[in-house]
Amino acid sequence: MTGKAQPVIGIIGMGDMGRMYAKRLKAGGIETIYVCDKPESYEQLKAELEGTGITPLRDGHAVSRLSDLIIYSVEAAAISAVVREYGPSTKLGAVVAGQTSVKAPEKEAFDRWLPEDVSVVSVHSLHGPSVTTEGQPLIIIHYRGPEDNVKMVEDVFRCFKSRYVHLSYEEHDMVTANTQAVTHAAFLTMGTAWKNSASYPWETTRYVSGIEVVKVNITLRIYAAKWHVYAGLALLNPSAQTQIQQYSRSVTELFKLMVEGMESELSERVWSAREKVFGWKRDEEGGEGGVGGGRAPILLKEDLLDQFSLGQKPAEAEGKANPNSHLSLLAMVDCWARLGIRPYEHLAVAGTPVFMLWIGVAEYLFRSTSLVASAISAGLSDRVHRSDDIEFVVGARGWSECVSFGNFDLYRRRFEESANFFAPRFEEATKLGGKMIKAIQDGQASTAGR
Ligand SMILES: NC(=O)C1=CN([C@@H]2O[C@H](COP(=O)(O)OP(=O)(O)OC[C@H]3O[C@@H](n4cnc5c(N)ncnc54)[C@H](OP(=O)(O)O)[C@@H]3O)[C@@H](O)[C@H]2O)C=CC1
Ligand SMILES: O=C(O)C(=O)Cc1ccc(O)cc1
Repeated sequence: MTGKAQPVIGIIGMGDMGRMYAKRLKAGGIETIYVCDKPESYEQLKAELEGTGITPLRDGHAVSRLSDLIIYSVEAAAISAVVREYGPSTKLGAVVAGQTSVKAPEKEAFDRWLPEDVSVVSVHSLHGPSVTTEGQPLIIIHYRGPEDNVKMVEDVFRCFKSRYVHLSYEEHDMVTANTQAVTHAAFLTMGTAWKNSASYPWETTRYVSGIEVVKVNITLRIYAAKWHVYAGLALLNPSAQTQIQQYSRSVTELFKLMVEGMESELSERVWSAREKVFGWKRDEEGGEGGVGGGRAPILLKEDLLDQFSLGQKPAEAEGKANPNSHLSLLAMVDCWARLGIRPYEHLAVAGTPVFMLWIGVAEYLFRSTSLVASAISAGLSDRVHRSDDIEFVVGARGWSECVSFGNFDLYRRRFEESANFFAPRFEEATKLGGKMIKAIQDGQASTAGR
């Protein structure tokens, strides 16, 4: 952006995402950036930002009065109260955006508390603060005011080198319920199940290599992040409830078929879900060509994933393919099939790195007819994993109920109980997880257009 035409940027909420935005915009050549956090954090913010060229102000009134594009980057549950407080101070004719992961409460807050002469062009970066903005989807929502403002927002964020995705507020919440909310439910459940089994997966022989590495690293990555991010998008997104409840139902129903020994019903359900989601016929191996409507498969490679294993791979696990029901994955594909979710299409529009990996893991299992058959058979007869599967069922039901109660405190308690269990490994896991995401995305980029 050239200096003369540049809008003044304001950021309200200097947490992880607000800081990342301020720093990247500054590095990208935006001259004037005003920021604030809560007034009590002003002195600390001032000290921290000294010499950065980013200007801290005492509160959101000051930021709103001075800025042409104001980005609210606060907790989803707080957006209404924060916009109510600072919205009336918005500069005449300014454009307002929110970084909130769920847009229904943001839209309501903007409608209710912003002056009528203020435009809304909202945003949402579909990745966490430690992931590069480059190549990641940046959703842009033109809600009210002149079309020119969309161009202004696009110009401001050009330096992110993100991929712009234009959606409405409603489309945003539908897509992110399909991609994020239900995916997080699966990983949160894994963590709860491992915590309740009192087992660190990387210390047992069962969860160490290949796709299990992804499960462990992503679960820890999610538990190492802020609970309110996940709570907000699960509890406040009107579409998320249905998706999370279906996941829990799929887990429970498949598990019942397993323990009741209903082989033909279980097989029919798993194979038909496979065909619906991936398009492969029952005895057909998943190929390297098109999948789910001609899209390129993700093709995770065991040897690449093994490099990101936490802990030591126990010697006795070498070379042995332990039978495993893979309940979490059979249920995910069953859930996608039942909800009519087309994961590859959502990934292409607005996928997060976590979603891409989760599809990759499901695809890895479902591509191979022998792996699917072995998961079905293990589900029916293997006793070793049954206690883990019971914990998984209980965990999935617990998360689904928790989300249906809509209670943030309850969500926080559940989240923190599991997070505390894994906390000693967060540092290592987040570094490894970051490297793993990068390695897989780099691999994806180099094979794009295949
Ligand atoms: N983290 C992620 O991976 C992503 C998050 N998002 C979304 O971005 C938003 C911010 O998330 P994130 O940065 O991770 O969360 P943080 O908790 O790190 O940041 C939120 C910040 O807003 C501050 N805040 C709260 N109320 C006010 C107020 N009245 N005035 C000024 N500042 C205030 C908070 O202060 P305090 O801590 O004192 O409450 C905190 O510093 C959320 O809506 C989240 O859903 C979107 C994409 C990715
Ligand atoms: O990729 C994911 O699903 C994450 O967990 C990171 C994340 C969290 C919240 C967002 O609004 C966007 C991305």
